[in-house]
Amino acid sequence: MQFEDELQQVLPPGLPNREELIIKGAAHLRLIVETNEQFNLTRITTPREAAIKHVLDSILPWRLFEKAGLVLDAGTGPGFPGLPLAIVLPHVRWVLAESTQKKAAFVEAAAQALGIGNVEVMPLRAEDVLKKARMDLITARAVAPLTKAAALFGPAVRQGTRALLYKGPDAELEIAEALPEARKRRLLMKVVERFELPENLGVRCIVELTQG
Ligand SMILES: C[S@@+](CC[C@H](N)C(=O)[O-])C[C@H]1O[C@@H](n2cnc3c(N)ncnc32)[C@H](O)[C@@H]1O
Repeated sequence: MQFEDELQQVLPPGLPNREELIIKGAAHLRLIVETNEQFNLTRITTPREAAIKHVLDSILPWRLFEKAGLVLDAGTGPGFPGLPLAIVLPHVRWVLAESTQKKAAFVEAAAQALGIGNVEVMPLRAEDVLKKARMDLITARAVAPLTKAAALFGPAVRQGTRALLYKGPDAELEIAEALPEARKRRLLMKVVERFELPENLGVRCIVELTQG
């Protein structure tokens, strides 16, 4: 029950579907720990750190996603932020793209085991998914620096999709570095949310990419 206990302590009160996230989020973390013995999915596995850095970090900006119909989580790895957000916002449909086949297979199996019906896992590169399907939002955590994200997601953003990217405390610096690429592609970048993880586990900025 350790993952459940940690999630019970760290998840904010008033979060939609909080109890479900405690149960399913804990089960997801247990599956990650089991699978980590065969191949590496994450180095964060202690219950407290995983609850904060994986689950809490994924869901803190949930309000930014609640009005979307279809969201792409590009490079979901073991399922972050897509799986916890899909549990919190079951009326939103989520496409979880992951180019490493083994990781995509893990996320597919985890979504099935947890009974999360509003996700589709695609073992593909996110930019290829974007060529075939129109999304309302793109999100990504720890996948690419902003300059590269602007190149990967720029064509979709130019067609009206918004990107909300999980970045660290130096997001403004990253924005400044990515300005030439963003100008070339006529994209706007700004920090739309900033929050601190508890226990000094880091500062998170959400950077929005829109068409300029
Ligand atoms: C550092 S991991 C982060 C995983 C997850 N988003 C998280 O925060 O825990 C980056 C993941 O993105 C995947 N990836 C990188 N570029 C990608 C792309 N263009 N399309 C899909 N997946 C990609 C990698 O295979 C890797 O699993």
